[in-house]
Amino acid sequence: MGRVGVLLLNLGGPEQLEDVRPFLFNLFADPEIIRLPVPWLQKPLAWLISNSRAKQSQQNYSQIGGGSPLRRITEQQATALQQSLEAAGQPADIYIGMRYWYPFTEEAIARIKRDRIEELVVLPLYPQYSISTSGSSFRLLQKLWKEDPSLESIRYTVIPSWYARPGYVKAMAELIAQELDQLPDPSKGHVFFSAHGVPVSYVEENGDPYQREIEHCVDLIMQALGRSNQHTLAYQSRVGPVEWLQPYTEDAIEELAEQGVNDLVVVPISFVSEHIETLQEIDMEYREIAEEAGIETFRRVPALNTHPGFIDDMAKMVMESLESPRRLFSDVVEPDKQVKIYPQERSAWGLTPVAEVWNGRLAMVGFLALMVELISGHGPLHLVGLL
Ligand SMILES: C=CC1=C(C)c2cc3[nH]c(cc4nc(cc5[nH]c(cc1n2)c(C)c5CCC(=O)O)C(CCC(=O)O)=C4C)c(C)c3C=C
Ligand SMILES: [Fe+2]
Repeated sequence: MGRVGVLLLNLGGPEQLEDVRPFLFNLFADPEIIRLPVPWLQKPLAWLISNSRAKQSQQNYSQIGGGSPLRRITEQQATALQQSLEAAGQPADIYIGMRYWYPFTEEAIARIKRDRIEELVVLPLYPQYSISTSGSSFRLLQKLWKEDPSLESIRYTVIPSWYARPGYVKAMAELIAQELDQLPDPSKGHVFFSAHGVPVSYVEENGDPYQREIEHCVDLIMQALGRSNQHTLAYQSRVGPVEWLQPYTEDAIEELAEQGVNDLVVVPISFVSEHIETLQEIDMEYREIAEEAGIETFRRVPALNTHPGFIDDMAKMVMESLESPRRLFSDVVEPDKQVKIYPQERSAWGLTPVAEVWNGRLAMVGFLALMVELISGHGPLHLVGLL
């Protein structure tokens, strides 16, 4: 086997407060996050949303020390994976490709080329597949491969999702058990899985397997936990005016409190590193909601980060994928699946050209109105609450 590389894909996060605005711009300029019927509006809209969201987002990042820990943790995971592969007799170079901040995926590919990697395993650090996360990174890679024919010499294979891996499931169950055992009565702890949400339209209109994979993942972890605790799955971090997967985490916490639940063990389920949504949203915002609703104990299960059982299982997964038939980007990303904005109008009228034109007009009117509001400093559009 030639020289082996592993490309770890991740979202990326602002490292300091000045990075927040350009990071948000990159995120909202991604058509897998917001796809507009008129592509030329993508960047102006991303500019508007990132500008109006930046202040609130900066406040959140300042509550966790002024930046995201994602790069540092991903680098630690890369080092641990490299050591685990080496110990298992499979030396490999590990590369990190972030989607919206440094080190960008493009930089990782340039290094992979420079190092003359011959066999590449593309491994997203998202356990479950979503169009908006792994899908977006695969689509970018597919584009880079199209633009640069010299990449054809790299034999690559893609791992679309891996939430059912035994090492991952076991490590999650262990971490949950550790938190339950800190409760006065472990059997009364309610295991509360909180997944990052996605708009409902991703699942219903675009066939995103994300919800199905999250639900299956929760079942597997509860089986591995092997305890009779009650559990709930809810979705957090909604953005914008459209409907996202439900129940929403804040509503589900309040409902459980009303039902008399006292002890919550919250499990972040869609991501393997600490990040803004564990450290700020769960640990601060949802904790406050829970306490106000009367929950007495609120414990959060730590993210896996460099959990040895998890890392060794990742190393095994890499080795297995090198021995398996290759999976190409085109096997995973469906070229004609498009995520679009304004799902309400679309579901009312179906995918007709009329709806497309109407959506285009709506987007344009919304854009002009937002410009007026932004320039004048006031206006009726607190539609911007979305942003
Ligand atoms: C599986 C995980 C994730 C899914 C699915 C996901 C979808 C998704 N996210 C947004 C909008 C934002 N996400 C933001 C941060 C963020 N998102 C994820 C993971 C998933 N996103 C992570 C790990 C992070 C944090 C990175 C960090 O800095 O620590 C943000 C920025 C933060 C904020 O302003 O709230 C936004 C915005 C959408 C719209 C979406 C699906 C369409
Ligand atoms: Fe997100």
